[in-house]
Amino acid sequence: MDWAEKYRPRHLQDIVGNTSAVRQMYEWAKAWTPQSKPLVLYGRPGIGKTSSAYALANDMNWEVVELNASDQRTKPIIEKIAGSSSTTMSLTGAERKVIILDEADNLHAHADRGGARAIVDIIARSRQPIILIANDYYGLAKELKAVTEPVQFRSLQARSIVPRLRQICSGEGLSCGEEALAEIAGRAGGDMRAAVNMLFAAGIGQSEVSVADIHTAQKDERSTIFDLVAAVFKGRSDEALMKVSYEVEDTPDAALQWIEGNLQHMPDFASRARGYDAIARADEYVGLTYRRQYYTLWRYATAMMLIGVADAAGGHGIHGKISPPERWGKMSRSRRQKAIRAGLIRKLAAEAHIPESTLADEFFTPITLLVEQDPARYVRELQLDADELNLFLQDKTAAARIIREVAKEAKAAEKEAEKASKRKKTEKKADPDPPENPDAEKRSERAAGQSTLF
Ligand SMILES: Nc1ncnc2c1ncn2[C@@H]1O[C@H](COP(=O)(O)OP(=O)(O)OP(=O)(O)O)[C@@H](O)[C@H]1O
Repeated sequence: MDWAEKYRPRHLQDIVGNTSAVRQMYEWAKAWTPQSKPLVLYGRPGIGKTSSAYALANDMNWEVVELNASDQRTKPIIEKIAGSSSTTMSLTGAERKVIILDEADNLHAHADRGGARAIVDIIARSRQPIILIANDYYGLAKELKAVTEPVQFRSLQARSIVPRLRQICSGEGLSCGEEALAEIAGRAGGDMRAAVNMLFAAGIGQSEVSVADIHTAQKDERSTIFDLVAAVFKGRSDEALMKVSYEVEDTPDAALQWIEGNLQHMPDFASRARGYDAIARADEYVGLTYRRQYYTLWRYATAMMLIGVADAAGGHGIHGKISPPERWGKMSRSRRQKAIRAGLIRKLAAEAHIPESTLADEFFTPITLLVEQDPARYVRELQLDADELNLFLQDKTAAARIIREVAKEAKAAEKEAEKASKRKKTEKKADPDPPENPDAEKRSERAAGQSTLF
């Protein structure tokens, strides 16, 4: 078991920081009646929202039913649980069942606003306590905000992260220097889960952790995209930039959006224009990568974007805050979804040589069913990017991972084909009529991506 799970707080008093949020939750629970509004715990990932909800349930002797709010299957389940009265509910003798609904801010990304509506209806009729969890309070549907009580969770201070890490070290019999703990706490950027994971990566199987171990330990994904943006604007060397880019787990198109989103840090107008120029060219290559499914191009796209923008920035650094990408920021989530859907329909209709309206009306639903069954296959065949794949998937966190896996596979196939052709050349020298290597070639053909759907 990883340490973040092993050391998940079991009681409210074990929750680090966020004392007023924890108090608010406890008071709400003590005074709970079926008329009480559900709580919405909101704040960035890894700071204890889910843990606090469970700890509260534990302290109150409530049973927990955790459901994913954006899952269509959730509605009938909650209806069943929420509609029943407490006395008939529990087999374990617990007084109540608390329904914990994760990803409550992700609801209206689903087709219509029906998801949010359904939850609002359930809330109105519920005879059981409900806790919603969200990363982004502003992403919560209006109608949900109206019937709930917000509880804000804040990022943790490095100085409150350190004692928790120390506890874990002693639990694991790990000797860990203060300097190393401070380094982890600082790097985690307020995210306890990231801190615990960093400690785990540096300390698992060791008896001692020093600062050097942390430098080589795997870093949290969320912190490395920030490192990449900072490195670009600091004008680090080409080699250093490429090295950071390999560590970042995000795909180049995501990195591109992050860098574009921070071009306001350019020292003047001319350098900003040059920055945009580098990004535009890199964007063309990213597009080509997806169209051709030729992932080697990613490297060129990455190099063009990082080195081009770093050159334009001239090492002036970041003045102020690194901000998340804005490309879609001004567009509401539903408009953005529509734009992505329209683009995808255009692309697929062109490929199938049928009118867009026919594709949208008759084929989009069957395609959705196919993609849901085997997303990786259709990423290859329909050449979907992460945004497009997201249109089809319930699990919004899966798309980037699937795209990365497909890319990795294609890269491996390419390498194999390269090796095979090298082998062929050397064999040719020895034997003028060598046998083919059909396996590697077949795989590289597949990597080149021919749709069998149309
Ligand atoms: N405030 C905290 N006190 C103690 N441990 C914490 C705290 N926050 C996070 N952790 C550690 O990080 C892990 C993940 O935390 P948790 O799932 O509660 O975060 P979250 O805020 O709900 O994040 P997400 O939105 O990603 O679900 C926990 O298992 C625990 O080990």
